[in-house]
Parts: sequence; C-alpha cells; structure tokens
Amino acid sequence: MHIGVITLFPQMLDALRCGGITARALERGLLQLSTWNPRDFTHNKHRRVDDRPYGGGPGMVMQVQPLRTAIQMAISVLGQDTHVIYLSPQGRRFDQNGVQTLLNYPRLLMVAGRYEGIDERLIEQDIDEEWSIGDYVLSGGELAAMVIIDALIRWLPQALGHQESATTDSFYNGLLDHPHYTRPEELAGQKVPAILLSGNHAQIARWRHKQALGKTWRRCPQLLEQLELTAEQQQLLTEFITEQGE
Ligand SMILES: c1cc(-c2cnc[nH]2)ccn1
Repeated sequence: MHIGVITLFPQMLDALRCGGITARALERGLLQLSTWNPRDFTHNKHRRVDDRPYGGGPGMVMQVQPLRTAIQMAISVLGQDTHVIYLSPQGRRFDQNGVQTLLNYPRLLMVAGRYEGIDERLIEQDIDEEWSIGDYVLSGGELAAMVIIDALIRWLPQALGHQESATTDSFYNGLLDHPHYTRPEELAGQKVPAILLSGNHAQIARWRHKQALGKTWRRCPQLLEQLELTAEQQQLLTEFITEQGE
C-alpha cells in the first residue's frame, strides 16, 4: 500500500516513524508513505497558498492551484488509479467499516487542509471522497490523516506480530474491548480476576467475550442493537447482567 499526504506540515507525519507498529511497518516496507507540500508548487514569489475568502468572513482559504498541482504531482508518482480523499468534519465518519473500505485502495492520497478550509472547486473536481474522524474542528487535516493511517496499518498483512491480531481488536467484532490485566496479581487490594490465572484458555476466552458484551451493553447499547447476538452471546450477556446484580 502506498499512501501520499498533501500537507503544509510534512514533518508532522514523522510521528508515525517514531516507534511502535507504524514505525515497524514503514521500516519493513509494508507501507510506503510520501508527502507533498503545496507550498512547493506555488507560482507566486511569496509562495502563498491561501487568500482571503470571497464574500468576506474570518480566516483564509487554501487556493486551488498549489493544491491541484501538488495532487497532480502526487498522482504522477502514485499512479492514475489513486483514490483521493480530503479530511474534513463534513466527511463520512471513519470507523471500522471505513478501515475495510480504504484498505481496498492500494494507492491512497490524503489531502490535509489548513486555515478555514480549501476552495470548493478543488473538492468538486479533484477529491473523490471526504472523510471525518469526528464532529469537531481540528487545526488541520494532518492529525486526522495520521489517525486513519494508524488504523489502516494494523490491518496490513504482517504488520502485527504473530502474537497480535487485528481481528481480535475491539470494534472488529462490533464490541468494546474486554478488560486487560498484567503483573502484579494484586495491587493495593485490587486482584486480577481468578479466571485469568486459571490457565483454562476456553474459560478465559468465554470470560473475555462475556466482559466485552457486558461492557458494550453498559456503555454503548446502540452497538448491541446493530448486532444479531447469537444464542450463546445472549446467554453470556444474561450471565453478566445477573452477576452484576443489575
Ligand atoms: C477530519 C478532519 C478535520 C479537520 C480538518 N481541518 C480541520 N478539522 C476534523 C475532523 N475530521
């Protein structure tokens, strides 16, 4: 997979190379990450990329030409079949389904805006899709791009070690994550649930599934409504509720 990012702050993407799964994936070439800075494609002596909005109002708007030229340069490198997305609060909400959707594009170009946004004519002509990571305004699209890149990397083959698997990530199965514990066994009177010390892997898996169902029922009941719980899941959830005395 080759991801390109159009950004005025390419150094922000260096955070993905600092360590962990994303750094390892990039070092091993599981993913290629390239950046293009619109400021390098300006045609004015002050290298301006923005201007005042027509119709008045606060802030500045990113102009079409530097962005369009940067996008065209990126596509000439990435390939003509590159899928071009713009990160904005107006976009489709990114979630686990979005991960699977974007993984279908071997070449992805992410346009990160700044200021009040980008000229609408670029969105109309050069952008295939808008994506959002939430209903809030950030100072630019870069962090949203990095969130999406991080989530995508976890699903690249070999990105996770044999001990890890994205398929056991929470939300993959539509549920919130089960609780996690590690040493010491007791801490200020707080003990690790005995089942996790039993070595009985079938019972441990059952307990974790029950906890995930219970946590989802308690915190995000609407997620459960979207799932058709199996008879076993219904039984586990009933057990959880009974045990909680609710
Ligand atoms: C994606 C992008 C943004 C954003 C882009 N520029 C300012 N905010 C916010 C949420 N999700």
